[in-house]
Amino acid sequence: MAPNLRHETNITAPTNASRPLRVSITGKTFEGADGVLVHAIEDIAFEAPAGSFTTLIGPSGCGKTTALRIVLGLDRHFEGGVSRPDPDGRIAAVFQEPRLLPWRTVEQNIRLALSAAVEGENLDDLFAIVGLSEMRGRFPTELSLGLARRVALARAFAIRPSLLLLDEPFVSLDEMTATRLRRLLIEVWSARRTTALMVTHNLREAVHLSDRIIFLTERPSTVRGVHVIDQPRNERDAEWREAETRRIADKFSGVL
Ligand SMILES: Nc1ncnc2c1ncn2[C@@H]1O[C@H](COP(=O)(O)OP(=O)(O)OP(=O)(O)O)[C@@H](O)[C@H]1O
Repeated sequence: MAPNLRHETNITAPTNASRPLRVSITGKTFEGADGVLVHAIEDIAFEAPAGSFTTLIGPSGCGKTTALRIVLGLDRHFEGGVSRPDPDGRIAAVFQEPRLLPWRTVEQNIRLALSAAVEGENLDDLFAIVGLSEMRGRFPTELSLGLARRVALARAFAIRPSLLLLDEPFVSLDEMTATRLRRLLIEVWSARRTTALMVTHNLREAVHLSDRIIFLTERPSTVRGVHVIDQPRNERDAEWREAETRRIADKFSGVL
């Protein structure tokens, strides 16, 4: 007999662009190739204020990417609902893999994401912020992973998304490159502010970037707790970040 999976999707349509992102996933089950059901998400509910930066952290396999895919609209087979900041707005996603077209230049890769209406837009400022001004004519094969990820970030911001989703965007980079890219992300996000939701395993990264961190339990995941960070980003030096990371680790055991 077919497994009794409930397939309910409710992507509600907010009426203006300054609404928060509201996520309430009250159930997500996968059916594996062998027919075995995997109960991935029990109850992930949170609100990300408009223009804020929210991060999801949780143990491996607890359903973070699944939650992100649901928010992105790539997976509609779940219970619950997602209310996006702007139903007509664009959503940008940055994945671990930069996913660039190898036969297109850096600039062509970025412009491909633009709608016809803004195809010819002057992107000089954006290229300058992300440090790619000299790389516009290069091809992806000529770029390091760090540079390719810059292109992926630039492409995401180029479309001026009303919602930006990031799935471990700086994983597998050396720490110096990752730190540089985090600073760059904050710079470009400050210049082109949008509601951002990121998934990471890296608590220090979350402390550097986020306004709020949502901690998830083991699978099937629920929200274990929320930590709000009020410290302005320009006052989050290395010492403060380390102290804050320790404070959080004391509050949520096992997160480091
Ligand atoms: N398409 C699928 N079919 C079956 N099971 C799946 C599928 N996608 C994910 N799962 C399972 O759902 C659970 C959650 O997966 P998900 O990738 O969302 O976790 P995650 O928290 O992002 O993991 P990680 O931190 O390791 O990247 C895992 O047990 C995974 O094996």
